Amino acid sequence: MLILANILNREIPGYKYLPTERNRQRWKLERKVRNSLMSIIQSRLGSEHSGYGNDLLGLMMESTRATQEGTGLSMDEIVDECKTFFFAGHETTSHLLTWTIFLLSTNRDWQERLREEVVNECQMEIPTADNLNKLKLVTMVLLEALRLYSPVMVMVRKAAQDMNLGNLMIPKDTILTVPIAIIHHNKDLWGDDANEFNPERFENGVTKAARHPNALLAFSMGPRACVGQNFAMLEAKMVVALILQRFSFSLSPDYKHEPTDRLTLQPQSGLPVVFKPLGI
Ligand code: HEM
Repeated sequence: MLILANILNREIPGYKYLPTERNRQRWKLERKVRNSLMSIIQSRLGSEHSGYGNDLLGLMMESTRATQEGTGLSMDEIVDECKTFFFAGHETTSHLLTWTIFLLSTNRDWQERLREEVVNECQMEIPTADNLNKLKLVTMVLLEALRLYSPVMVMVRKAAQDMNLGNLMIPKDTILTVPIAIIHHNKDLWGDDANEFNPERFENGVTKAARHPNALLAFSMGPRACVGQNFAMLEAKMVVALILQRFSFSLSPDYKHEPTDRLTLQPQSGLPVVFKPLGI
């Protein structure tokens, strides 16, 4: 919501400062997010003597000690980093899970194969990191979900200087769009079944799945690739494994297939699913 409001505001210079209904709502949302982040930060500041915590927020707060000497992050920068990580990491991973549940609901044979893999590997226990690393079929299905329904559909870049891209001359400041979703459905890259669900294509790893080793761009690639990709895959594997251990599921007849780009790719009217508890 906050990001969407920001994009709309970019259209007209100066417009974002006017007290329009949308801007007031945006300011209110910004205050709300900032206040809830500040309350977490404040509670950590209270426990300074025992350290700020060994997570990312703790590390960033630790760096404020260096600020007195002119280095390290300011409080505003920490709040901004928290927002980046929250927005970059939350919707993306939740929609990867949404589309994975959709694909497993519509491909019940794969749902069964994955459940068998999970129960063989972890029984009914909470999976360990070691268990998760061994869930090959689950990983293949997640990769196929990322290919067919990439949560991030496009990336935008601006040329920092005049440059050549293949035999194209790109002038400085040109805006380039990388159409991830189109690349993920390209038959020249993925073969004639590019539009079909076929996790087997990932059997020998991501780089061997298509005719180009970097055809899967769901997490981007290179120095600005997603910093959270390993965490996202681990999180998604854990959630899928826990669900498969406990429930069988199928698509509700109310579901309408309307994938929509709202910054991340999501089903327009949600994903109604019928869950049945398993008595394993
Ligand atoms: C399925 C889940 C995810 C997908 C599909 C995804 C996708 C992406 C993509 C495509 C980019 C590159 C965007 C660009 O360059 O324009 C990116 C960057 C980023 N992602 Fe993710 N992401 C996911 C999960 C996460 C998680 C869990 C976190 C953090 C915990 C995270 C944090 C970030 C950050 C901080 C960047 C910016 C990196 C930089 O510019 O150096 N992402 N992500």
